[in-house]
Order: sequence, then structure tokens, then C-alpha cells
Amino acid sequence: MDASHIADDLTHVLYTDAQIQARLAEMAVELDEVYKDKNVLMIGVLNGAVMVMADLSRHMTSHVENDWMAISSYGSGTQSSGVVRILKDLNTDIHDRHVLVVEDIIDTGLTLSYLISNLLSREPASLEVMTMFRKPDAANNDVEVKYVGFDIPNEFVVGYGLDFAGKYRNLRDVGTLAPHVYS
Ligand SMILES: O=P(O)(O)OC[C@H]1O[C@H](OP(=O)(O)OP(=O)(O)O)[C@H](O)[C@@H]1O
Ligand SMILES: Nc1nc2[nH]cnc2c(=O)[nH]1
Repeated sequence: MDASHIADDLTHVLYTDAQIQARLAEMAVELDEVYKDKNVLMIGVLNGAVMVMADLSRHMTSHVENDWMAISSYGSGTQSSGVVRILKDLNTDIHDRHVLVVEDIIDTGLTLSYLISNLLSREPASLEVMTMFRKPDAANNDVEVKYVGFDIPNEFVVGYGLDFAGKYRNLRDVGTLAPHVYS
């Protein structure tokens, strides 16, 4: 595979880099208003949320802190394994902190559901969730997601942090892969 032509593997672009950045700028205005005096701790879920964490927190103008967790719910394929494991825990004690979980995508909601119950047991002052993309199946899950970038159809997408077998995270746009890539 030639890394300089990764965009050729997309059949359909759902959101361009420009559309993603414009939406993040809008969301940052809202988040700045909510968190302006709260020194929010943004928790990114590795690896996918690296891009959205970097861009969202730089669109914000209030003080924020960043920490990371790694949680694995997928193997290298396109289906949820249903297995959720903590691969890396936080460096920060979140007791009495205002916490904003930052996700790239919510699909089945399995990852988020596990993460939220785990974080709530640490007694933060508040806990909200922001995701760049959300799929329809997330509605089957009772975890409330307050900040959603875009609701997208139930298709496997790559780009902007979202991978297929570890690749395509560095694509700036988000789209669906051509069948020849994974068949
Ligand atoms: O709502 P769900 O069905 O649980 O899926 C969402 C999760 O899947 C992806 O992570 P993944 O496990 O692929 O790891 P990655 O971020 O390293 O790509 C994504 O970043 C979410 O964390
Ligand atoms: N890359 C990628 N990871 C996911 N995890 C859950 N849904 C998706 C998706 O559509 N694409």
C-alpha cells in the first residue's frame, strides 16, 4: 500500500477535514462556556481520539488539562469483539474533578458504557461525554452523550483517528473504505 495514496481507498467521503474543523470550532464555543471556570480534565480514549483531542482542545480558549486511557474493545477487524480491557489507566486522580470524555466514535456504546461506570466509581465532580461521530446503535445504550459532532450511518468509517487494521488514522477526511481493501 502506498501511504501517499490512502485517500484512493475511500469509496465515499462523509466529512472533509474542513467540515470536521468547523464543527469542532462550534463545539469548542459551547464547551468554553460550560467549562470556563472549571479547569476541565479532558480524557481521551486512545488511540482513535488523538486527533479530536488535539484539535478540540486547541479550538478551546479556556484552561483545560488532558489525560489518556487506552481501552480495547476491538481486534483488527471491523466488528466489536464485546471484550473491553483497560490497557492504560489515567495518570490523574479525577476525584472532585470536572471530567469530559473525548471519543472519536461511538458505535455499539460498549466501550463507553464500561468507561463511564469505571470513571463514575472514582467520584468526579461531573462527567460528560463528547464524541466526534456517533452511529445509530449507540441509541440502544443508556449512556448519555451530551456533545456529538456528527451522527453518521451504520457503516465502517476510517480517517481522522479511525483505523482499519491500524491504518488510515492519518487521513484528514472521514469516509468509507472500498470493499477491495478488506475483502
Ligand atoms: O461504541 P463501540 O462499539 O464500543 O466502539 C467505539 C470504540 O471503538 C473504537 O476504538 P477501538 O477499540 O477500535 O480502538 P482504537 O481507538 O485504538 O482504534 C473507538 O475509538 C471507540 O473507542
Ligand atoms: N475505524 C472504525 N472504528 C470503529 N469502531 C466502532 N465503529 C468504528 C468505525 O466505523 N470505524
